[in-house]
Amino acid sequence: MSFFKKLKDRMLRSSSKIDEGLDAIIEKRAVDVALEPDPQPEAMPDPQPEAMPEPEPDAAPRPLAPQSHDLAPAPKPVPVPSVSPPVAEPAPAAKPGFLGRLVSRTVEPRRALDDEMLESLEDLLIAADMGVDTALRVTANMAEGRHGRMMSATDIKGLLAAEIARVMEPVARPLPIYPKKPQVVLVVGVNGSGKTTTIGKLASQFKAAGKTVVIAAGDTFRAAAVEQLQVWGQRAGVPVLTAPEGSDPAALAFDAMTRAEADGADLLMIDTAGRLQNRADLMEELAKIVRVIRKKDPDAPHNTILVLDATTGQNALSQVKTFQEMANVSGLVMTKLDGTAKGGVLVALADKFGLPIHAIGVGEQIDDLQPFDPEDFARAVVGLD
Ligand SMILES: Nc1nc2c(ncn2[C@@H]2O[C@H](COP(=O)(O)OP(=O)(O)OP(=O)(O)O)[C@@H](O)[C@H]2O)c(=O)[nH]1
Repeated sequence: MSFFKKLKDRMLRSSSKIDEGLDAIIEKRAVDVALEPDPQPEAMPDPQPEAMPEPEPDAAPRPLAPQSHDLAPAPKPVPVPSVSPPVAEPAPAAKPGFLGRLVSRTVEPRRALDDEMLESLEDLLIAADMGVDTALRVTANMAEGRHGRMMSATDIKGLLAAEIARVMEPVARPLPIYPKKPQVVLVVGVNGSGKTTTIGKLASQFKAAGKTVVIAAGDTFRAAAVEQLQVWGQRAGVPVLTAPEGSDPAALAFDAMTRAEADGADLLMIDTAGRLQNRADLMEELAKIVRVIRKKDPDAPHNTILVLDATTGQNALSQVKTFQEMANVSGLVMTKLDGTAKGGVLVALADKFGLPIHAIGVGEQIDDLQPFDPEDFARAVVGLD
């Protein structure tokens, strides 16, 4: 199965929500253009200098200021006014023949792109966790130069996917690898966001790429967390350094730096206890880990990855804000994108913070961590094949 197919299948709940919503928006005011046998250029929103009595049958529609990201196919020209009628009105003169009726069953319904449609679109994107600001920006960009155009659900999906991909493109960046040894990667996030699992998956990928990796089990508060990390270390074939339960995680991080240096390891990944972003004491403890490892290397940590659980939706935005203040986050991993209807929050995150998205988690197995591909993601979110 291709990666895209897998992603799309796994993001089914996100995509089907937007997918079905878009179909409903179009059908609400659809014009049955398929009954028109001889389509002509679409009516333009702005007035023409002179009335055009009889357009030539093959006259091309006026170009609509194409944009570089406009990947959607130009909608089929139709002889309807730019303001769509409230109900479908078949043309009285042209009675379709057998072939026409056959075609009408396969042509998608369309409606004019108007303010009402844009509002419905905004509501749909907000419901898919894109956030109000981002939803408004995305729909405004989609509408630019297209007011009054007749659109099918597929046209809208294409436009939406192109706009989402445009927002996501600058943030799709794999974890950068530096020549510095060891490269210290601090992994932070709230409880249960998927930090331990992500470290295991990343360690396995780096090991497979020929890197030597050491993991530090910095969650010294929960014995179960240390055991879980040890299991992941075994799966990935990577050593896991631990400290007695209740000991200072900053001290373990310092010892792990010493060991990784001595071993000549390429990467040191430091797990940390899950913390709520509103717990000042826990956040201060995180700052202490950073202070201590900087005694060994003033540039460490070289990466601070914030692991976010996609199912938390809009709360992810406040997590990024607080962790950025406390831990100088350099990149994100979004987990649990499989089976959530809240994938849209990634678009809001990219739009608002512009932090690199290094990878996405799409399952609980060791190979369920994928590089973030903006176009695949955009198509999966809107439900395009
Ligand atoms: N479906 C799915 N589950 C995931 C994914 N990533 C992690 N999980 C699951 O989420 C749960 C929590 O993951 P952990 O890795 O333990 O999270 P953590 O952030 O280390 O948790 P704490 O140590 O409690 O802070 C586990 O049951 C994981 O199997 C993912 O991408 N998809």
